[in-house]
Amino acid sequence: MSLDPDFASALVSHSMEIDETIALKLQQYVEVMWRMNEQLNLTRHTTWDLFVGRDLRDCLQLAPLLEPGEEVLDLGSGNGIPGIPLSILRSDIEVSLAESVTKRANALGEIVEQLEIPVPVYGARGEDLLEDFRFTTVVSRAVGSIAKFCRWVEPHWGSVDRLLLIKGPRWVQERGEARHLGALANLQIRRVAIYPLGIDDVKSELDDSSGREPSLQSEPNSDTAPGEGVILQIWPSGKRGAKYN
Ligand SMILES: C[S@@+](CC[C@H](N)C(=O)[O-])C[C@H]1O[C@@H](n2cnc3c(N)ncnc32)[C@H](O)[C@@H]1O
Repeated sequence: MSLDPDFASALVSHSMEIDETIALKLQQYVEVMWRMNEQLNLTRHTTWDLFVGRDLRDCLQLAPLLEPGEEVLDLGSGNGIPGIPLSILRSDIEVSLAESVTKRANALGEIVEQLEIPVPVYGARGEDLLEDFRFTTVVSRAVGSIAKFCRWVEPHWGSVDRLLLIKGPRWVQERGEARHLGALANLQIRRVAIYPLGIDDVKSELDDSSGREPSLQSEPNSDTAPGEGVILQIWPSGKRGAKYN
């Protein structure tokens, strides 16, 4: 197997340098997932440019935030973003996927089997898994607002040290909403990555074609420029999540 020239040129045009063995595994993931997408509607990112410029971009921002040996749950994995690329990029961490829609969970199971990667897939709601399993970090993209996540995890902080949520520019409004609802009481929230989004990316976030949470409108604000993505770390005040700071 050799690197698809379109994938290679998308990596160059987005200024991403990736080890060839890892790039080939990522390519295998995308090709298997796109084949399933024809029946299952797993993603709208069906060009190498969109995969690299949006999905891989977010995964590359997330990967260095994890410590060696972490046990990570991707909650609401959908087509496997960010969990599958994360497990390919970081073979020194354990990644599990939770996906509540059975046909998507089955597709994820088939993808990890074909890739021969050690990634357990749970066809379940992620927050329910926290009743039986412990993870150091829950990661997620495009699944729920900050308030929703805090509510889901609230009864389970004994089973997870921290959340790392990939968010677009609307995160400030979401944080305001979460504070207003009291969902952030006793929690700390901090931006641990900030990175530019393309103009098309921001536009598609506004009309939800990127699959991000559609509930709030984006407004310019002082905390994040309109074209920036962030990764938010959320953890209980004074508890274990603090060890990652
Ligand atoms: C918009 S998709 C995002 C998929 C992927 N994370 C991404 O960024 O492309 C949201 C996915 O989360 C799943 N989902 C929503 N709530 C969930 C929950 N509580 N536990 C597990 N999966 C959930 C949905 O079924 C859907 O597949």
